[in-house]
Amino acid sequence: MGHSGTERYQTITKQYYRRAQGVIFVYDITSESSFQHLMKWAGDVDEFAPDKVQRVLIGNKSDEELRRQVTKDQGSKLAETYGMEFFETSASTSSNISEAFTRLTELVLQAHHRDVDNLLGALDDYLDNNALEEENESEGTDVNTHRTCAC
Ligand SMILES: Nc1nc2c(ncn2[C@@H]2O[C@H](COP(=O)(O)OP(=O)(O)OP(=O)(O)O)[C@@H](O)[C@H]2O)c(=O)[nH]1
Repeated sequence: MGHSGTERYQTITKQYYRRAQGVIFVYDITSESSFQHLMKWAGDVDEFAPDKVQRVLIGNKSDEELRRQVTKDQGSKLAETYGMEFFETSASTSSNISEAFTRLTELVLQAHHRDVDNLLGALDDYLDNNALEEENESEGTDVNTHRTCAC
């Protein structure tokens, strides 16, 4: 890919990352270099995706055991380092594909629920504070009213 093509591609991916809720990192278990490239992708997501983005790691082509270059252990160790869950899949036989997508979806929904709970908590605190302030204010008014009456 040419230089300008790379730049254009990066502009597009940055825009995709900005609103991402879930990311699936995929390497090819028969390609050591695809595994090495994950660092760059993970760095891009760290840089451009929202903090709460949910991520899973997939080693694809698990049907190609004879051509394997990346062990399952290497995959799960990397996933652990990045704090992601790990799946080996085969798009060819459909092995583990729906499990991986379902898990990412669950993680995204959990993150949403946490957000909603936090917002509701913040709203509760805000309303409690407002109620307290109103109480204090009305007590203040009482004193003033009282004083006024005393004059
Ligand atoms: N054996 C096997 N081959 C697969 C599997 N998944 C994809 N392939 C093959 O791998 C090749 C690359 O697949 P793509 O889907 O084009 O992979 P990609 O990384 O999106 O490639 P680009 O679109 O070029 O970036 C194709 O020949 C697929 O048929 C798999 O699980 N097992």
